[in-house]
Amino acid sequence: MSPGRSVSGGRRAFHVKRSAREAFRRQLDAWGVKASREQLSLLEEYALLLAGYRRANVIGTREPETVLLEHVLDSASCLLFEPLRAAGRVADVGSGGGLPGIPLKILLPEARVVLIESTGKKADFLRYAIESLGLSGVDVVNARVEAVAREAAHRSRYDAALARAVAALPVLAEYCVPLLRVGGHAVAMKGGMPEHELRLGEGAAAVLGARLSGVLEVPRLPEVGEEKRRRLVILEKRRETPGRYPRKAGVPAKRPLRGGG
Ligand SMILES: C[S@@+](CC[C@H](N)C(=O)[O-])C[C@H]1O[C@@H](n2cnc3c(N)ncnc32)[C@H](O)[C@@H]1O
Repeated sequence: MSPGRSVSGGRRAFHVKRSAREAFRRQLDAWGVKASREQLSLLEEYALLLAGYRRANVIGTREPETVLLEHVLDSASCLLFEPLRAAGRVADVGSGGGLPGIPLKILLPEARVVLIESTGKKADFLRYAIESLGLSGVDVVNARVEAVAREAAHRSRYDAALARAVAALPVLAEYCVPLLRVGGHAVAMKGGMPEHELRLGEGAAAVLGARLSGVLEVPRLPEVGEEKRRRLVILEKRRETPGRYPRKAGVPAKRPLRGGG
């Protein structure tokens, strides 16, 4: 019997149960996502770090199995969008505790990943996690994306920009599209999303120089909750974003961009 992997999380030691670890691996296999033993071990270690961190509220659960099967696995589902597997530069917008950016960095070791997060305590966790896991080629930018996307080092520089649980689609479009090179893709991770949000997002994308290129439904095995709905909304950048976008910090969320306006 495997005792489960453990790391010290503050004063308590946490474990990932073997059943959860196996379900995780089977779902990755079913999605065609390749992961070596070392990568699986790092993903698990990351779940343990997230579950055990006490200094900031980076995740809503303390149960390592839930972190692994809900959050880390969900992050890996982005790789169903195949072009992401070959992306050289990836931005995770509103990264929080590193979702989806850290799991993607572990699964795509060649990619350069930038985690953009405005809350200082969460950015501290991100640095701590990167160091604890021994990752390289991943940077933390502790700032609002509206400012970051105006800097030459970030604007039009990314092959992919991802966002999970950050904002409605028109707002995400304004956060992500300016970061992309022409031909790059934004991946918005969405649950059940009303049709009108999709249409508003499509309109905003058009103003920003992008188009809605697809919506991927993520299939899940019964053992990891096949009823949980996850959709990947993909925007493709077709031309440079007009210089006035993104608007000043706070404005995209307060007054979401409308197509034709
Ligand atoms: C609900 S959390 C989701 C975090 C993570 N993506 C996840 O799935 O667990 C949203 C995060 O986005 C960050 N955020 C919101 N607006 C932002 C902005 N304009 N620029 C940078 N970070 C932002 C927040 O600080 C928060 O950590």
